[in-house]
Amino acid sequence: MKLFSLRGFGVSYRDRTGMHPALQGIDLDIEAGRHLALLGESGSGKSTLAAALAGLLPANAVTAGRLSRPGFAAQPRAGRDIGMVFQDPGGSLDPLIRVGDQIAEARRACRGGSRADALALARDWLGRMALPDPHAASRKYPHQFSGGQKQRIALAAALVSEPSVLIADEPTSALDSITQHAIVELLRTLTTGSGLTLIFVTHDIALASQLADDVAVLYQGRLVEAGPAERLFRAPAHPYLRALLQTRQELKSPELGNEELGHPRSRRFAEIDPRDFSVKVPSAAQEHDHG
Ligand SMILES: Nc1ncnc2c1ncn2[C@@H]1O[C@H](COP(=O)(O)OP(=O)(O)OP(=O)(O)O)[C@@H](O)[C@H]1O
Ligand code: NI
Repeated sequence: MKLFSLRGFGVSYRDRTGMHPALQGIDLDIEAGRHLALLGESGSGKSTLAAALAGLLPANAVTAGRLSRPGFAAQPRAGRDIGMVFQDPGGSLDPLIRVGDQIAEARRACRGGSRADALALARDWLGRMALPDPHAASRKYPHQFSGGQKQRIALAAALVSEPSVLIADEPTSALDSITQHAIVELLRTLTTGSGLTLIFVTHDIALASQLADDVAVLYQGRLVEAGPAERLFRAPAHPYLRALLQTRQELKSPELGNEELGHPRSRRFAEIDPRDFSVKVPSAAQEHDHG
């Protein structure tokens, strides 16, 4: 079943100087129950696409084309039907409220129920997030946790309402490499076999390959490649994805084989020079419309 269907979909941001396209001509179907990685370098439009899917585009965004949600009976609500986690682990948590109460309130706001039941569910979710002593953890405040633990708490708060989709926008990029892989592994365990659809935004191909069934690659606001991860990573058609995979090969340490744990993320995609490509890559930048 298709959850989202995009046809010729575009988003531009309006400001005093005109309209600035962030996404153009996106054709993409997102299947229920799959794990999709939205891959692309900084500024390629990943967060814009994630926000559009969640129905959370800012007021200055103007859309074009079609985005339909055939998999939802009614207009989905962000927070209830679509869970969200963002890059800043602390950003979605209130510093003044005990984490158990925050998760419980997130549940009650979306699904109702008694305070006591919600708190019990909150502790249950903290346990599933592999936080030591979930009962004690539920009584603590966000500042008493590390960045990785805060991100686990944010995940619990997003999942406690039992959304059918989880959109995670670079949920690990503020964390160290070992913690990143641990959180992605946790996400993979939580979502596998659960029926939950995961949309995982990242610029990190190693993280994408750790968890994605499908991959959609954005480059300068265009979807340049999309399909099953296994096929895309084995036989990338687009030179941009090929270049990314090559960077990944070079990052691999021979002693560790496929493991990148502890490896500095020294090379960013931005360092790949598009002029090295043999095939011309469509450039949204050249089509800025200052009308
Ligand atoms: N609220 C906004 N108002 C104006 N322009 C925006 C807004 N949000 C994003 N943009 C612009 O849209 C383009 C795409 O941004 P977006 O945040 O979607 O990219 P991204 O792939 O998520 O990048 P990053 O990896 O840095 O998060 C960029 O040029 C960005 O400056
Ligand atoms: Ni982003």
